Amino acid sequence: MLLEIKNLTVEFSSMQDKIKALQNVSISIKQGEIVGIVGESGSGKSVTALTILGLLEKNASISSGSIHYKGRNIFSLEKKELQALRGKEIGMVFQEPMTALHPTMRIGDQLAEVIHRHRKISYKEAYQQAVLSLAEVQINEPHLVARKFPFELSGGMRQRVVIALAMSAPPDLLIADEPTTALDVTIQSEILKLMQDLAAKRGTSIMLITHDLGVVAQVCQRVVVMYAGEVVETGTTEEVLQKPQHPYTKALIGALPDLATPDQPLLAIPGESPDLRNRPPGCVFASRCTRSLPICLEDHPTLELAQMGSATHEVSCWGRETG
Ligand SMILES: Nc1ncnc2c1ncn2[C@@H]1O[C@H](COP(=O)(O)OP(=O)(O)OP(=O)(O)O)[C@@H](O)[C@H]1O
Ligand code: NI
Repeated sequence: MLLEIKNLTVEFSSMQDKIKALQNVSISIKQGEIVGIVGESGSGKSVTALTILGLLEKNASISSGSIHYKGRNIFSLEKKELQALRGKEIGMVFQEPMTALHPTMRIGDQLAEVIHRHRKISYKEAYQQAVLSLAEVQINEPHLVARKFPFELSGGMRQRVVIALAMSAPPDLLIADEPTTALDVTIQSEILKLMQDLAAKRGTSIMLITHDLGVVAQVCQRVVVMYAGEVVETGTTEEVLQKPQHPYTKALIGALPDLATPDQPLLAIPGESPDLRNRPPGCVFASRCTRSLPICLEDHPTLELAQMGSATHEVSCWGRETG
C-alpha cells in the first residue's frame, strides 16, 4: 500500500469549543491508483489532505489514528523529512493555481528551479526539462510560455503549469484538492484527462478531492464518500455509482441529473449536516436520512462489507443490504 490512513480523528479547537472535523477516517491508496474523495462542503476532504501533507493549521490536533506512506509513519517524521516528502514524493495541486505559483517569476524559471532542486542536473539542463514538461502538459509553444509570468496565462493554462510543477519530481502520489473546480467545463475535462494520462505514464497515484461525482466517474478507479468527517461508503467507482448502498451516496447520485457530464454541482439534499462540535451518538446522516431506523439515532454504525460478496465495497449504515 502506498498510503494508508487508519482511524484518523482530527479536532480543531477555538476559544469556546472543539470541532471534530474527522472521525475514524480510514483510506488507503495503492500504487498507480486514482482514488476520488467525494462529499459536500465541510465533509472533511481538505482536512484529510492537509493532514497527510502535515499542513494543518495550529489549532488542529490529531487525536487518534495513523498515516503510513510507503510503510513510514508520517506523524513520526521530523519536520525536515516531511518537507522533503512534500513536493518531491507527494505532489500537490489545489483549486487556485495562483497560490502555487510565484507571481513575479517567469514560468520557465519556476519550473527549472524546482527541477534543479529535485534532480542533480545543472540549471541550464533543468530549464530545458522545464520547457519539455510544459510540452508534456500540452502547452503549445512551450518556449514562449516559459518566458511568461503567471498573470499572462489563462486559469486553465496556469493549472497545467501547476500540474507540471507538481509532477516534476516526479511524485509517487499526487494530492489534488478540487483541481478543476474553478475552471470551465471543457477545460476541466481536458485537465482531468491530462492528470490521468500523466499518472498512468509515471505510475503516480492520485488522491482526487472533488464534490463532483461526474469527475469521479470520469477518472477514478475507486471512490471514498465522506459525510460530516466520516467515510460512509467506499468501493470501486463502478460499485459505488451503480449500486450505491448508503442513503447519502444514493442522495448524491440522485442529485446528479447526468453522470456523464462533469461540472454538475451537487444539488442540495434537504436538511443540514450535524453539528461537528457535538457529534450525534448514532449515525451522522440519521437526521437527514429518509430511511432511518430507531437504532440509527442510538448507535454508531461502522464500515462493513456491502452486499453481494464484493471484498472492496464497504458501507457504514444500519440499513445496508447484506447477502
Ligand atoms: N482551521 C480550522 N479551524 C476550525 N475548523 C476548521 C478548520 N479547518 C477546517 N475546519 C472545519 O473542518 C470541517 C471540514 O472542513 P474541510 O475543509 O475538510 O471540508 P471540505 O470537505 O474540504 O469542504 P469543501 O468542499 O468546502 O472544500 C469544516 O467544518 C470546517 O469548518
Ligand atoms: Ni475542501
